[in-house]
Amino acid sequence: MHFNTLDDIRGFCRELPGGDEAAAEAAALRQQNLTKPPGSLGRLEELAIWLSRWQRRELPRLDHVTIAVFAGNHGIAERGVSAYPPEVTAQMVANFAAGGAAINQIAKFAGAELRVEPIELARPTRDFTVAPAMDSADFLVALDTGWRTVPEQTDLLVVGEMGIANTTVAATLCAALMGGRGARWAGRGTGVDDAGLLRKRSTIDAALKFHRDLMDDPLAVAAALGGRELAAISGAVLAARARRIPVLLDGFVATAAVLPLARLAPAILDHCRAGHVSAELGHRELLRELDLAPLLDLGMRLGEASGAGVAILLLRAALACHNGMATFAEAGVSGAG
Ligand SMILES: Cc1cc2ncn([C@H]3O[C@H](COP(=O)(O)O)[C@@H](O)[C@H]3O)c2cc1C
Ligand SMILES: O=C(O)c1cccnc1
Repeated sequence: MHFNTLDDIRGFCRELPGGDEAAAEAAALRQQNLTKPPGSLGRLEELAIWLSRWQRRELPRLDHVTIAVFAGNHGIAERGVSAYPPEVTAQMVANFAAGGAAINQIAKFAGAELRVEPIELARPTRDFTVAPAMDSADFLVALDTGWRTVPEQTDLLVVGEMGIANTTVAATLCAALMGGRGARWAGRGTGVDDAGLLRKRSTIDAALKFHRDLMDDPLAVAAALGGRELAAISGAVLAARARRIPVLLDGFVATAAVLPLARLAPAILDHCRAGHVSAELGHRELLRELDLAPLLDLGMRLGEASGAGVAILLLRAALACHNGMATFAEAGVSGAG
């Protein structure tokens, strides 16, 4: 295991590996010299420079893109907080393996390799209204699964999840670490009806009450109120940081998964961008809190890394221009008079 204790994670967060500012500056200078008015490619320019900083080269590549989808099951699923039964988590993992899910199609057209990691699906986390969801040993094992899923070398990592009831988990983490109660954070997830929404809210409120003494410790919150697939996402984001691999986060659940890390060290998300803003209640507010501007706003609310998967195409567009365009000097085009 890369981290044997929660303190090891805290230590990593105190000495975060940085990007390559010289590569970023070279990329920014290149953007100034390409045959276009400076800034005219808008956020595509910033994205190319961000990729340069973390890939540590002026001309970044997206030859190897990895999409990691982590799956976990949740004790609170028994409380009727999802429109679907918990068996769907394992059934969807089988669907990923067979190539039938949305993310399979998106990975294909985005030119990405899909890795799916189910984590102890037969052993759901405990119902966190009456116990910690995970003890720290369980949390560290799940986090380690995420760490190990990240290849030593890949040009971009995209993280997502599958786990029935995990929008309630994500909402609970937001409430615990950002304030407010269930009514502020519970959305409709897979499409719960009004009664289901009330059950989500009261589940969150019960969890906040039961764990009220933990709230000042982000990693204790991540273990007690989180889930295995969320812990794995945070582990993958840490591994990517160690290897300086840029990351696209998916929706509300994937973003909530890294909120505890951001509470430990805000700079932990410098190598991350938000692939999209989900339609799930709370995601927009969470992104604002983390100072992440989403690349896409398509009303998607699926999870599975689907929104971030679509955003890979924007990064490809950004790099096609950054790497392929001629400079004013090369093309013999006059600069601004
Ligand atoms: C068929 C199916 C495929 C999915 N793919 C992702 N999710 C998404 O929905 C779940 C979260 O919503 P809730 O909190 O309401 O259960 C997660 O598994 C998430 O990845 C799916 C859900 C279903 C039903
Ligand atoms: O935005 C998400 O992550 C999301 C939204 C609905 C269902 N599952 C995931």
